[in-house]
Amino acid sequence: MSQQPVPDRAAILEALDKVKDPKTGKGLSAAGLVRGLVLRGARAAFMLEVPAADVPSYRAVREAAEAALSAVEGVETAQVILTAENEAPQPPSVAPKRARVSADPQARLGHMPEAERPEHVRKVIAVASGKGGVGKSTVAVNLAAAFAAQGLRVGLLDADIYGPSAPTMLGVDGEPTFDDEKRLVPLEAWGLKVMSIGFIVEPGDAAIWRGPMASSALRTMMGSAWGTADQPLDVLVIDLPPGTGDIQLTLVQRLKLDGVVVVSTPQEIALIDARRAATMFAKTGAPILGVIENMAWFEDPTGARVPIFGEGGAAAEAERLGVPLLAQVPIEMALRQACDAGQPLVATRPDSAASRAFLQAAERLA
Ligand SMILES: Nc1ncnc2c1ncn2[C@@H]1O[C@H](COP(=O)(O)OP(=O)(O)OP(=O)(O)O)[C@@H](O)[C@H]1O
Repeated sequence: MSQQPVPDRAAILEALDKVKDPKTGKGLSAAGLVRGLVLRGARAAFMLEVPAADVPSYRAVREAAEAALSAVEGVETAQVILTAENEAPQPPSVAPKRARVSADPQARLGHMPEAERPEHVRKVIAVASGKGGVGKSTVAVNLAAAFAAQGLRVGLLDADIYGPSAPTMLGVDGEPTFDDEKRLVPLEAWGLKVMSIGFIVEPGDAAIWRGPMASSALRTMMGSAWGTADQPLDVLVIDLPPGTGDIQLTLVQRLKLDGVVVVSTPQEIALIDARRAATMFAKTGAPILGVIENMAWFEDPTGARVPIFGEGGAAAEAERLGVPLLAQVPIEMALRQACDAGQPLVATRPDSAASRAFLQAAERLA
């Protein structure tokens, strides 16, 4: 059996340099337009990032670049994602009153005038946390599965550019294709439409992308083919990266979120960070829909609840924010195992205490 040749990075850059950038007249590689080149098996992909106004005129360049990539030995699938350059966050043009309220630049943010929701998506809910490792992705995946259990058409956008978890937690991987309109087509798993940066780049590669490229990748993923006019998506759950950085700002600026669910453990430090995240979203005008307390307790073999990370903090925080405490999710070995096994616990063991908590949260959010 003949071995499939592996595409060579240098050969690819050379091939792409034969495609000319219409603006500078240089080859694409020399012009610095080959960004985030990913070689994964027989698949080669990169982002062609150009100023927003130039996008239409670069469609032909994208086609030519894809043809050049496909012609390189070993490349079976070539994907060039044409995307508008990320501009620095701008305050909205018509918010003079807000701008005077505070010198904090975040306080001047609102939805960008061009903020929009992806086509054929009825509701967009982001899952956020101020701190890493509190179980935000676990909540996002199981919340999405809980919405699906209600019979809704559900999408999950794993926007955690710096640590995508959907491929592992849903046991799904593959190469998203493009539809006729050149939108990414989400993969399907557990009845969910799933899009993750993890499908596009090698694990670990995303973290080294510069911030604006990450934002730009995110915007491309947001514009995926989530639904159709006949079959719109009922809800899109977005798993945000933890914290209050550029990615979150881009998201809330660019996308009309219907709301944000904040995840925290009962621990004081996690709550302080959750408060910071909640404050950021409140300033950007995205409503906080509620708090989900994760790792609320551990049930010992006698059935007693052991509050490993403390008690009552999330309820108090929700009250302080004037939002509901949507659910308290216990620490459950089965939940950790289900995440590792690529199975949403809500789908496989809906009667477990953790699953019931996710289903309750979904009901309250519906
Ligand atoms: N309630 C729970 N019971 C048991 N294990 C849990 C629970 N919640 C989360 N975990 C486990 O904790 C780990 C971290 O969870 P997860 O990846 O969801 O956190 P995260 O907040 O999204 O992390 P990051 O900020 O790094 O993306 C995972 O292994 C997950 O399975």
